[in-house]
Amino acid sequence: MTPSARAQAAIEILDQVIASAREDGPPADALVSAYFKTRRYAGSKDRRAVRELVFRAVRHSAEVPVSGRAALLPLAPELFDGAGHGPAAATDEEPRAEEGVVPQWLQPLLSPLVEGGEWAALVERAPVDLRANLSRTSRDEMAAHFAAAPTPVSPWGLRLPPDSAVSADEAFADGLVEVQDEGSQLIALSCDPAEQSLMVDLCAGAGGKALALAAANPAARIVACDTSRARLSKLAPRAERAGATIESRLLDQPREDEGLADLNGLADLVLVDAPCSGSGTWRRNPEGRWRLTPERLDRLEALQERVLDLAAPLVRPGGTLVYAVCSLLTREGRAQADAFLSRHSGFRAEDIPVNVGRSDGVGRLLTPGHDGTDGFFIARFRAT
Ligand SMILES: C[S@@+](CC[C@H](N)C(=O)[O-])C[C@H]1O[C@@H](n2cnc3c(N)ncnc32)[C@H](O)[C@@H]1O
Repeated sequence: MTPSARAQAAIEILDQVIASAREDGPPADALVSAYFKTRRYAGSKDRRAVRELVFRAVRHSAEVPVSGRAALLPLAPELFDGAGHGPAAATDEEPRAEEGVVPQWLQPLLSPLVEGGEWAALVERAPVDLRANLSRTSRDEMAAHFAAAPTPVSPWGLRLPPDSAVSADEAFADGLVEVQDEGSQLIALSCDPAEQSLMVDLCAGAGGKALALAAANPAARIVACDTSRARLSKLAPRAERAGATIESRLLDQPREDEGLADLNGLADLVLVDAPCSGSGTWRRNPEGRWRLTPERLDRLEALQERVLDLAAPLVRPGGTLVYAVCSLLTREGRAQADAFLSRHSGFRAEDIPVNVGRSDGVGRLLTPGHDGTDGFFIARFRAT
């Protein structure tokens, strides 16, 4: 493919990415793969180049561009020359996506700790972090195997350059490592897993945090719950690969409490890794900015409140609840933690046992610019 034919392909994919963001459809990665499934003439270099153009355009623009053309034009104007299979020649009047990081409507909602100087880091390409599975290997062994540096804070973490391919490596296939951002590892560490006998991961998804808890304390009973069958079904093969024993439990919305009744008052630790805007993970998922709307944010906030209220009765007296969101929005972090404490007088906030991030109300905020991790809010509550 010529450079301008690649640009035309990127425009077509970007049109789909924009529509999919509006309709909450498949992610950009899936759309790129699907596009090339029916275009066998494109070689691997073409695919890589087109993918790179698509993601550069997504990173470039905070607001949803009006079209794929508008998204790409500011990045590669020289390719809009009307040649061959390329895009039609550009005019001075046609729209161009403006460069930006945080969508206008979200700017007042960001935690004030995330000042303008940090914004660029929110969409920079992220490194690939690994978590060494210490129930099976040591971090040093994996550092040598991958020629990787240790992550700054997590004792389990290793850091590789952006886009490093790991899933074909034998150490990955043997369950010796998982791909996991250091911030996610620090959430598991905030649970103090070695000290707990019964841990409930209430929003376990595909089990990233539950696997980290199991690796840190293989003798503990871990119950991983979620309302999504599709996500939870990914946990069993991952646990098998890691050699971990984790019970998974599919909850029935809106009767989650019935599925949890046998755990009432028994958990040493409940982790609520709540559904959220994902505003802390734009560096891995920059189109997340295009998907979020005020209505979606309202729904997520209500869901966070709901899962926190489902979690509270599970904690035994003296036990711990850890609340985490991969969000930098005050509403989902600090304000949600304050609201929890005002609804549940039987809990008090305490420090997380990991020295990282900055104080944000009763919790801590980790950011790409300050901590080199994805953005997270983490709070820890003790049942009195
Ligand atoms: C941030 S994700 C969890 C990520 C996961 N802990 C990990 O480490 O990979 C939030 C999860 O909450 C789940 N969820 C949404 N509503 C829920 C509910 N009412 N009860 C339990 N889980 C819920 C979603 O299906 C989603 O998998």
